[in-house]
Amino acid sequence: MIVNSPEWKALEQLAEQSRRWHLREQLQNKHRCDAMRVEYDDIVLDYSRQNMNPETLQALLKLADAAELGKKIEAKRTGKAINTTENRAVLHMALRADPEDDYRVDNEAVTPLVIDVRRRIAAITQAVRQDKHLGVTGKPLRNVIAIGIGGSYLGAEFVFEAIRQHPSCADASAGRQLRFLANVDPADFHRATEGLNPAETLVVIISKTFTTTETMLNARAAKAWLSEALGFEAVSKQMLAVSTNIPACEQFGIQREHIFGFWDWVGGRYSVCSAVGLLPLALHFGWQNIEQFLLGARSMDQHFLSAPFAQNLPVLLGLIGVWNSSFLKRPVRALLPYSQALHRFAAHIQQVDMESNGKLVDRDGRALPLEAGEINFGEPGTNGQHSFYQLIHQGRVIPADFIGFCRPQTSVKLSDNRLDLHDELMANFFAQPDALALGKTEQELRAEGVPEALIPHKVFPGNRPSNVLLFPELNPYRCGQLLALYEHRTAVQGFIWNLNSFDQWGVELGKVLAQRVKSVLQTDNLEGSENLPFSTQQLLSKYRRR
Ligand SMILES: O=P(O)(O)OC[C@H]1O[C@](O)(CO)[C@@H](O)[C@@H]1O
Repeated sequence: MIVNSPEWKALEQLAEQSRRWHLREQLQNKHRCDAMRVEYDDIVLDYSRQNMNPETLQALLKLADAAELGKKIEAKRTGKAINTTENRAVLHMALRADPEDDYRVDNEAVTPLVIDVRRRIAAITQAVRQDKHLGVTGKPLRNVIAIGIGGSYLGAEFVFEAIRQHPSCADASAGRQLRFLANVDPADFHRATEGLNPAETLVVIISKTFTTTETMLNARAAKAWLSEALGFEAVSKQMLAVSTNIPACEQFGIQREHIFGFWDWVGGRYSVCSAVGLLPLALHFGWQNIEQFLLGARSMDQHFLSAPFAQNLPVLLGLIGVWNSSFLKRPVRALLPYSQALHRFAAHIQQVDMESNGKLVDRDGRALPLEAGEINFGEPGTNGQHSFYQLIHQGRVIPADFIGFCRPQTSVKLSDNRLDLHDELMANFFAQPDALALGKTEQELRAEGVPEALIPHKVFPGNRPSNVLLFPELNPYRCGQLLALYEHRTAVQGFIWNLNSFDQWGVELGKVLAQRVKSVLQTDNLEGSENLPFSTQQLLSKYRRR
């Protein structure tokens, strides 16, 4: 086990030593700071505010070797069944392949399959957007409701929000609406359909298995919504599906030519670049924008596969995450984009990371001798500053990723302000990592004349770690890069901890218990509830008396 390796032990010692360092001094060392900044394709990662130094990185790179990181990345790239509990390859990189990229599963070339689905998406997108594929009453289809949950929803929504105000996307989607429907809460259905004319609306059902309870219930509700307004023919004309379960889609009433497949070597939370994300996003933004998004994701894949680990952004982020969580015992990570467009980024990365690495056992089923996985949360700055930053400045130590952009998607300038609002935002982006790292001492406060009684309340301990990621702008291409960066980061951590980041057995038990509760709720007198825990019986009878 990796925890018994000399490389792991060496890092434990370094972690001990690191408690003696303070970022206030470390940030004065220009050589150290230079060594802890890397750049790829105009994206800067500055990790000089981590509680580590270049020597720590060398030790982490040795750990990566001991964990056979290179070999594991290669096994992933070459389509080996690294998702061992489901005997599946993990090849979402093939989803953004160029035609000449040779990705294979069981020696079958999969790039042509990917390109074929892309071609079909581009074709239907064009037909809908040029009013050639019309609704059943002959009206143009201006709206899309994308129904799906978890990996069949979060990534697409994150990308939608991230790029919708970029000028090329805003122009291409003028007059159109894309809405998402995930929750089985009836309120979500009403929000998704509110104000939409069924005659102008396409419904895309997205489910890898096409059995997920929430999605199937919402799909049935949408089918009723369309057919009650327009007749049953609307289903074949205005409902599309994305799934690996083609027979179930057909059984539901979706026409074969309206079903867009993907493959079991694409995990749900890694499926944004399959038809799961591409179909709704292309219908809304047009194919050209989506092509840019794929190019961005591919560019990060190529970087991940070829850059030396010491300059490799996803590898560095992964190693820093292992350092913080396993060695410095900081299991939480804040994702802090200084971009309102990324307000659904943390929600997506929560699934990518926590469903992947929240595991009890290693790849071989042995109990992990450490707590794997990180707890991710986040909000865009500056909103977060007025909320939970208090805790990260003066309460618990929470490593943070600050993500910012040099150029805004849109601008607002006030005539009496020298800075525009984006500059105001970015001033905070640059200040916060320093505030966390440098803090404020008693002496400084005293020199400022702060009353003695207030000094303890106003001390900032500093030495709080963060990464700074600075991108040139947030356009579809950069959004693809950001997505792939965080996908690979999660894989790197899973590889180091030697777990299977690509299954998710932990979501099953709750689903089974919900079925049991459902069968009790279907009876008149809560029959069968006696088999449930006493406390649940009491709650159910209260619920029944509503
Ligand atoms: O795409 P499907 O099959 O509807 O599954 C949706 C989501 O449900 C999960 O299985 C978790 O319950 C996710 O892993 C998946 O992304």
